[in-house]
Amino acid sequence: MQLRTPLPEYGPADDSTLIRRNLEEIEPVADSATAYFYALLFVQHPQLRELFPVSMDTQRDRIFRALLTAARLSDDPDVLTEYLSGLGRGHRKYGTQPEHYPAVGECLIAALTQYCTLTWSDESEAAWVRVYTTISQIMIDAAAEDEKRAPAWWNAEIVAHEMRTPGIAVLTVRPDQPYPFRAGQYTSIETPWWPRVWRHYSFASAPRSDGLLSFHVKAVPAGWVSNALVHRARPGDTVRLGPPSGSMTVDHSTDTGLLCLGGGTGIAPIKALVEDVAEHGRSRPVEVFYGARSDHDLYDLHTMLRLGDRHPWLSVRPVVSDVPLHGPGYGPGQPGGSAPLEGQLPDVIRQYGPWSAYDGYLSGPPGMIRSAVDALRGAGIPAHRIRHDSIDELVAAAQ
Ligand SMILES: NC(=O)C1=CN([C@@H]2O[C@H](COP(=O)(O)OP(=O)(O)OC[C@H]3O[C@@H](n4cnc5c(N)ncnc54)[C@H](O)[C@@H]3O)[C@@H](O)[C@H]2O)C=CC1
Repeated sequence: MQLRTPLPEYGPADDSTLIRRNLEEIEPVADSATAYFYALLFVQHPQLRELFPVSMDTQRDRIFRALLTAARLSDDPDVLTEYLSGLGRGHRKYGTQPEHYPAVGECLIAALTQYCTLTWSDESEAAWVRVYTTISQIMIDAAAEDEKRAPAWWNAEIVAHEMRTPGIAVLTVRPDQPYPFRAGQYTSIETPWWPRVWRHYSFASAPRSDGLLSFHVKAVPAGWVSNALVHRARPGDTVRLGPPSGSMTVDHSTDTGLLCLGGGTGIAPIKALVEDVAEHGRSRPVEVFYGARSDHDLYDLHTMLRLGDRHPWLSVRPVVSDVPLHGPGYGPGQPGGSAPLEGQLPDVIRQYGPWSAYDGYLSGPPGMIRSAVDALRGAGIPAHRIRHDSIDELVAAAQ
């Protein structure tokens, strides 16, 4: 039987403190605890197995990550509700039903009881029951509300597939029903070859009058979905799309300038944002720094430069990082010149500015986003005016 060891030195604590203590204890053994949780879930509720991918390797830490995120946001009820509502809506595509939540809750608490040997107590169990019930109810309500106006997923036929480099393809798809979204957002894609494996991709264009959507996909090592989309998918194939998500969108009520950093395929949502600004017809400065390892990897530079030629408020500067650095001054690419600037994106923008009156938009690898946030804050842009997708989600997407 499980020993419950209340920790006397803590004294009375609220639910989020109790839960955080459990999560801190479980973090180093999260892999084993999640494996135990799923084993229990599938033995006790075998009918739930078919909602998950055949291979569970990238799935495993999702639930733990979601719990960590929920715990982290627990002091900010509005943001927490928004996060959980998005999660609830996003779960519709998996076929999740309200009756699945108690089954998951029981197994989650059983796994926590098993692995939180130091911080588990009757109080923390009661806290988990209360918090899990609240979490599930928000997710269930958001899914029910969403069901009234949107399908659980969209089928979308691939209508164009263009290889831009040996590993990067631009895909254009036609959804079978109208697909409302905003420039700067992303969706999840499931291919016919890897059922129930969904991966996030940003929209590479603002909403178009013909309803077509486009995505930039780079085949990453061991990336099942990305390799299938780049090397296997062809026009005529059908993929599934989840609902749109993400808040890296433009506030059209102001004329604030936009400083946009797009690293690699991270240029996709930046292009969508530029098109969005163009469609709103308000003249506001947009400065795009488009980074890649070498100039061969700047696969969408032509499109971006064409946009720059068409819109006087837009400036596009290519930046390459895999070159020897020559110290301050950054080599051949000088302001106004056409040759790429040299260096890492966050370092290069420090050479320009001033940026304090701009809003920041960051899209690319997680490491780039982290250091670009520091660079932009150092340049005087406050945190609440720097937008990017969740770094946790980007790390997961890279798996
Ligand atoms: N909404 C978003 O944030 C999106 C993010 N992505 C992510 O962008 C990434 C694209 O990958 P690749 O094309 O292979 O990019 P990459 O690894 O070739 O890097 C692209 C650019 O980012 C810079 N960079 C990379 N790591 C950095 C670091 N630690 N610090 C500073 N700069 C860094 C590089 O110098 C280069 O300029 C993927 O991780 C993908 O998931 C892609 C699309 C949208």
